[in-house]
Amino acid sequence: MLKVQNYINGNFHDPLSDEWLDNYCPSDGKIYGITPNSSREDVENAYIAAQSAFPVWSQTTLEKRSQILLKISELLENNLQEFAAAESKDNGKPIHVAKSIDIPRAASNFRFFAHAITQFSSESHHTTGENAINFTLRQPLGVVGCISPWNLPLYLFTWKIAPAIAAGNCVVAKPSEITPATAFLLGKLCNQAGLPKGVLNIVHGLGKTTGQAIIKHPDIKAISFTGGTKTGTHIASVAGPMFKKMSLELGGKNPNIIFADCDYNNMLETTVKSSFANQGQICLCGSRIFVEASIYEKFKEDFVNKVKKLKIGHPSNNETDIGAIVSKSHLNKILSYIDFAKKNHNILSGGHVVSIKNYENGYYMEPTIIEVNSNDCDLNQEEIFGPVVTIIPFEKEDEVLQMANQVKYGLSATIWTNDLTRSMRLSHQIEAGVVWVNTWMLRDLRTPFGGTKASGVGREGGFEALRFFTQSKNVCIKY
Ligand SMILES: NC(=O)C1=CN([C@@H]2O[C@H](COP(=O)(O)OP(=O)(O)OC[C@H]3O[C@@H](n4cnc5c(N)ncnc54)[C@H](O)[C@@H]3O)[C@@H](O)[C@H]2O)C=CC1
Ligand SMILES: O=C(O)/C=C/C=C(\O)C(=O)O
Repeated sequence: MLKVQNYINGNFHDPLSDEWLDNYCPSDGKIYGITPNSSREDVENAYIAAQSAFPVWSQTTLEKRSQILLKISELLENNLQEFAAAESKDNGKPIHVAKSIDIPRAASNFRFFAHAITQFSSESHHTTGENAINFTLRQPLGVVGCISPWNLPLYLFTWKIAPAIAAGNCVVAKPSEITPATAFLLGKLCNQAGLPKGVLNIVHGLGKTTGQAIIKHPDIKAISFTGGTKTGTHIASVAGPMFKKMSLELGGKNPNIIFADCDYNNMLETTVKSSFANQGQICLCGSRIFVEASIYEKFKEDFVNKVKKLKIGHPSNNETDIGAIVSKSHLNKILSYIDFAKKNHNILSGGHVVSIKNYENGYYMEPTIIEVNSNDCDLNQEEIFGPVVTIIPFEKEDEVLQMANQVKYGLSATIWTNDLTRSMRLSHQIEAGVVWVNTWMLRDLRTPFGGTKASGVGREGGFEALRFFTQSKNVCIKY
């Protein structure tokens, strides 16, 4: 049995209330561990540790901070196998995905911000005619809260804590209670890397108990959150009136727009990934596919054939393309959309749960393609966050642009075309924080990352993250 513990002030602790949550393994449906359901008192202890560490950490040289972050990154790489196995078991994702994407990206997050902080600078303005110079200090905020989801557990957890600590803050962090394992393991590496006690504190538990205590804490200065839009709305309603800084990376219902003039084979290959990578549980997945009418029938046939070849299986099997859905309740949520689709739309492929030999209680389902008759339906308007995509034809650019934007979300969009002018025109007009042209999920960590509309506020990545985790103070000197 895995026993996850809180990491507070460099030590591992049981929750003060001795309240625990069962940790399920999605690939076989069995309980394989327990996780603290931390109370307000545990969060308070984490805060006190962070607050005590702040005066020294915020004054620690950039070189020293950078060295420690690089060491954490190196240790993650050295422990790739252990972390990937833990992530795959906890989340249900294929182990080769954890090994090639999740854990390497977590290591990159630390390495990237170890370097970025040494290049981060602030502005100065000479005020001509006044004999004055203005310069802007960028100071860490103090103690900040980082709350992350279950779909890319260590990847997104570290995407927040690495810039926060690089910028000189101390952190109270909470990973998802559904996937706590790798964040727990990370605490041990932080000690090995020489991260001073209290700089990072990890408290585990439910959103409504532990998460709520973080967002309501009067002295936690900022909240960086990734997760569902409903939770983000709640966080904004609590933290907003307290004037906390907030970065909210929320849901998506992203258009994947395919024009007839695209590089077809590249598009087809990538569209399978953008639809079903990580069991479709990535906020950036292109869950609404719009195809130009002249290639619609061909695309439909080729896409269905390709998707039918994807192997659904146990995450430890290197041949597996589609692993397990993260939890039973999430599987049921996805299936409720399929039930709706069965009555109202045309399921071209998939739509069923799958039983894997020896793992019959695991949470498996087929990748599913649904032909919808309108962009207005729930399947095209609500985030399903699973291996389910819709397809619909379009005739004209204006028509597809209208459908792409006619949704409450605005996270990412993908455009497939070899017409440069069209790709530029659409990139300007699409309501999204991230636009990919002829690719998907190509990530350069220097770029701003985040959404518009109900997909959130604020930007992460590169200097945007360092700006978020610092506050500016302008100093004006008259000479
Ligand atoms: N990256 C994304 O865009 C994600 C989107 N989702 C969407 O959200 C839906 C619901 O999934 P959930 O697991 O319930 O996600 P969630 O948004 O509730 O969970 C994300 C994190 O927020 C925490 N949290 C929940 N309530 C909180 C509160 N009151 N205060 C502070 N923290 C809180 C959770 O414990 C977890 O660490 C999914 O079906 C999916 O549509 C879920 C996970 C990731
Ligand atoms: O690559 C990234 O930085 C982020 C990827 C995905 C998410 O944020 C998500 O699925 O929530």
